[in-house]
Amino acid sequence: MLGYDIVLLDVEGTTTPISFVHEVLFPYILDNVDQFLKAKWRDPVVQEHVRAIADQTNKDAQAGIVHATPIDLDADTPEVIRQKVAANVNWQMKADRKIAALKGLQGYMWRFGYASGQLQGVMFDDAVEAIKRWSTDCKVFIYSSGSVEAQKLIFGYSDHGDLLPYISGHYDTNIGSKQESQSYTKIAEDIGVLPKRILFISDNENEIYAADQAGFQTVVSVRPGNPLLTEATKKNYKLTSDFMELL
Ligand SMILES: CSCCC(=O)C(=O)COP(=O)(O)O
Ligand SMILES: [Mg+2]
Repeated sequence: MLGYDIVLLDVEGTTTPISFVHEVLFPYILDNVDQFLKAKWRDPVVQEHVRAIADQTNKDAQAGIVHATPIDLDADTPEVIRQKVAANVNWQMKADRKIAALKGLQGYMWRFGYASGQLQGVMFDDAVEAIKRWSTDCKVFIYSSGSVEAQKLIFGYSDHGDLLPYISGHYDTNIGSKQESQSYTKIAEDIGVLPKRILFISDNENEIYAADQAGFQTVVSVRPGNPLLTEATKKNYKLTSDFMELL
């Protein structure tokens, strides 16, 4: 018998190497964003993402963030808007910002990369094995800063085949920041289980603290290339580098 009913998984640093995100997925965006915006400018989905990035940029500019050049969707020409959006995407990605507007555009761009075969999601073997086993004994959900679309792509087009049949649902930062405990409370309510019956696994200790505060069970994912953990985390939390030992 497992001591939990739900497993909630982070992606980067947990099911998937950080190197894949930073050396494959992010460069795909940086290399293609200019051309992508130009080629698909009239696509209504692109226009939605452009509006979201413009809103975020204008909020950032008002908050005094120097890299954020305001975007005036009524007065700027399409060419200027495109250049400002591309420049904005560049600096946000260099800062590794986990902002919904950026993550939304990334997810939409990756759709074309996966569909063309240029991208394939990378998963740790033990994570895949455990997800398959968990899916028969409990339910597996994903909570990532990557958009729900990006999550469906990385698991749907993974190097271990289509893993979506093993996953019961997805959450991204539209439910709230991964570093705030209310986000975990909302997820438990949305799934309809008590927080103490959910096991959350992540590489990020601030996410682990937030989930712990919300009453979740937690395990810290230790993978090659993950950020170093503080002594306090190592002392107070369970760590794993092999999910099979959690079954
Ligand atoms: C879900 S694939 C894209 C990865 C990504 O953009 C990201 O920010 C991952 O963050 P996580 O919360 O999974 O560590
Ligand atoms: Mg992570």
